Amino acid sequence: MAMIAFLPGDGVGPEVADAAKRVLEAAAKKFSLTLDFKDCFFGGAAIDACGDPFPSETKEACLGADAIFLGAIGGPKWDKAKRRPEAGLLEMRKALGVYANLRPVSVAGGMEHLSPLREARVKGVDMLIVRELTGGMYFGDRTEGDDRATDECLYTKEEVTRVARIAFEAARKRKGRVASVDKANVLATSRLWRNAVNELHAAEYKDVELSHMLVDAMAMKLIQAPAEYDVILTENLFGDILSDEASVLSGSIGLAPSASLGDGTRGLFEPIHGSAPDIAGQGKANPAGAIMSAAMLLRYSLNEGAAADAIEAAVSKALASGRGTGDIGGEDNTASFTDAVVELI
Ligand SMILES: NC(=O)C1=CN([C@@H]2O[C@H](COP(=O)(O)OP(=O)(O)OC[C@H]3O[C@@H](n4cnc5c(N)ncnc54)[C@H](O)[C@@H]3O)[C@@H](O)[C@H]2O)C=CC1
Ligand SMILES: CC(C)CC(=O)C(=O)O
Ligand SMILES: [Mg+2]
Repeated sequence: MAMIAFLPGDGVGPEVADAAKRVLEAAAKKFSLTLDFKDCFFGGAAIDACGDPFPSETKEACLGADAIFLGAIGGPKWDKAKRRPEAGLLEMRKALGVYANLRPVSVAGGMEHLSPLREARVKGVDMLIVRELTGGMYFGDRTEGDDRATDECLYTKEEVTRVARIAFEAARKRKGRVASVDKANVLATSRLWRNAVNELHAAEYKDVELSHMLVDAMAMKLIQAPAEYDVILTENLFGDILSDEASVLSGSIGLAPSASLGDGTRGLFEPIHGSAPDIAGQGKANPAGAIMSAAMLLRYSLNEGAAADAIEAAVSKALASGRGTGDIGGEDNTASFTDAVVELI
């Protein structure tokens, strides 16, 4: 039996998390898996319940689980909270030691029309963004005054090397190319990043083709020639921004899943989007990113590759048959798209 700490969160979080749970239950039935979901307060919902975005009971459940599933957190209601929902999310990522955030973006043949970009431009897009998740500016010291504020950006060589290793290993199973993205023309942390990546490459991964690119140029290239990229390796802040940008290649941020992994098998799985307060409570949220995050959970934390494949195939088939929510031009709501996926499983 596998225990899944289940954290719906805020805004559209509970809507897409419910969709993912329904799909996981359908896959469990088909593949005779026993999944035990432990519902936990997290984010703004936890602030409302007990004044803390990452309560100790939730932390205990996460640390004791085989995998953690998260919808999304945050929203204007908690923007002035002493500890914001986002602080709870950062604390959880650190506590779980999930330093590598995998964010795949692909456009399957025949699905190019979902993208707002020209179809020829997104043809063949199949990339994996490997984002460092527990270091950099999100975790440095901060000072915050009315007239002056600072955010420290700190990376150690060890932090860079361990996430670079994940990227090189992924590239060996894919098309054999890593593009490492930094801002080494300006930032000391980026020069350390580039040196550490080069050193690991020279010592252990010479068979992988490595290139380096500055983040501003990559922001452009992702739109201009996205099919050129295989694995994109980058630090926390740059990866956060570039992956939201890249999600548009496939059609919508609502389609984008993620897996956050550390050294063990226990991972954190969440769609890359936030709580989308502008559409929350209206049944408009695209659940595909959350559903495919659930597939990643089965593959990476529970070693249930066949069940993961079945979920991904069902989502692809539903999309290919014209099903989809409004963000990709479809007529489904969150529940009806989920029904279609469950039916296909
Ligand atoms: N992992 C997490 O829980 C994250 C939380 N946040 C938090 O979420 C809140 C809102 O942030 P925003 O900047 O508005 O980012 P967002 O990702 O929530 O929304 C950006 C845009 O994408 C749309 N969108 C997002 N998810 C969608 C889905 N499943 N289907 C269709 N459309 C979707 C929204 O309607 C909005 O127009 C903030 O409090 C932020 O801190 C933001 C990113 C990640
Ligand atoms: C909400 C933030 C802590 C991070 C974020 O935007 C993300 O991980 O995608
Ligand atoms: Mg983000």
